[in-house]
Amino acid sequence: MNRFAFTNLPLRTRFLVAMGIVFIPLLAVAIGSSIFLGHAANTLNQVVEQPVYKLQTTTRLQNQIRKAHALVRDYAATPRYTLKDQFESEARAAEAVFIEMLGKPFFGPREQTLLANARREWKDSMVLANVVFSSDASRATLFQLDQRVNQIMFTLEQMYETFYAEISAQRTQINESEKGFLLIISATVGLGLLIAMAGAAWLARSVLVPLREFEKGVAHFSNENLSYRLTLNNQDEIGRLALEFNAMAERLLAHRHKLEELSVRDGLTGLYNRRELEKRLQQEIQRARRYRRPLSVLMLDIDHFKNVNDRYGHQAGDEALITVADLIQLNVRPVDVVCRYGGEELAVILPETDSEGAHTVAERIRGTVEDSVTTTPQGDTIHVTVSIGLAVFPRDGDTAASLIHAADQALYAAKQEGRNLVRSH
Ligand SMILES: Nc1nc2c(ncn2[C@@H]2O[C@H](COP(=O)(O)OP(=O)(O)OP(=O)(O)O)[C@@H](O)[C@H]2O)c(=O)[nH]1
Repeated sequence: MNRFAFTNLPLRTRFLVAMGIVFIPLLAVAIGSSIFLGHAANTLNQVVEQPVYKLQTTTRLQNQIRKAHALVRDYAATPRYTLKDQFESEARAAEAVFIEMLGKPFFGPREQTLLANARREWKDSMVLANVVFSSDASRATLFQLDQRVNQIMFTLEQMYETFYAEISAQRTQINESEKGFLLIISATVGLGLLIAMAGAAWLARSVLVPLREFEKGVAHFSNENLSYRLTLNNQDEIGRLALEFNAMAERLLAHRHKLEELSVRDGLTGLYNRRELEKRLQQEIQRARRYRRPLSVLMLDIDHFKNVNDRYGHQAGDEALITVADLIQLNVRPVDVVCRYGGEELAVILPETDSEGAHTVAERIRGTVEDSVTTTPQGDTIHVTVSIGLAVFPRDGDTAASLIHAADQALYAAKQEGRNLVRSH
């Protein structure tokens, strides 16, 4: 079965289809039963109606013949004309029954033959009866008549036997069709159950497989793996839910990146914060030690910054601080790490940079800041300078703390010597 096709169906339609599939066997059993029952009722009608008719008419015929025979015997004993009239009436009735029976197509060939024989015997008997009624009957004629009538009775008895044989044949036929019915019903129910099971499995699979995928996704989320995405191509409600799930994961991941970024950055300048400086400096020290590479650190402080705040206001001071931070970033390489160490004090980690290189960078920064101005929103023009202290690994310190301390001491020296200067430890 094409998985794509049925996962495109909405769940509601899918449930309805599955319900329909479950009802198919019931419908099939109902249709099969009604067809069979119609057939069985027809057979039963034949079984019941035809033999009953045959038995009834045969009995009627026997009675008629007995009655007519009795009238002949009575006449022979005591001749009376009324008996002859009665005989003729009974004889006609018997003949009518013969004609009626012979006209029925459901009498089998053997029955037809027996019936024809009986009728012939009856015709012969009537000839003998007329002899009796013509008053010259002898005892021998009566004897012959009795024999004929007995023969007719015997023939009709034989017909009974054929009826019973017919009934037992029909019973066998009913048993056969009963077996056939059971077979059809079992096959229909079996097939129906298979279809129902397949329908149920199809429905369960179309819902459970995506649910398992969701379960996996949620497990990844619990383990803080926000980059996991559900790979469901369903076009149904579950597919839409999966899309929403993935979009939510995307948003959460973006928020997490933002939070991570915020946790390592300074809100005012956008530079790395002090904690990140210490972390990165430790990493750079390890790297420099392992690969015997140069590493330098700069500590920068804006000169007379208190005066800037006092004169132009704290906000203008902030603007100046941001300008200096931007200028530093413009004057270093992308691999260099610029941080706000605290207040108006900034720091720069310079990987792969020796004392000479660090000095060049520091001078460049100092010169650029000296040459620049900050224009505040109020229209004031602020001019600041920076003092820079420089320390080199491992000469001036072989730990993060000792290296920062050394750079700080060099900065202090720069301040002491007049500010707007670069000094090494
Ligand atoms: N506007 C602003 N001012 C700050 C910020 N952080 C620290 N300051 C100010 O920077 C000034 C630092 O003053 P000091 O440490 O006395 O030093 P200075 O005035 O810069 O003088 P020197 O460092 O000796 O040249 C203080 O007035 C602080 O309030 C900040 O984020 N924004």
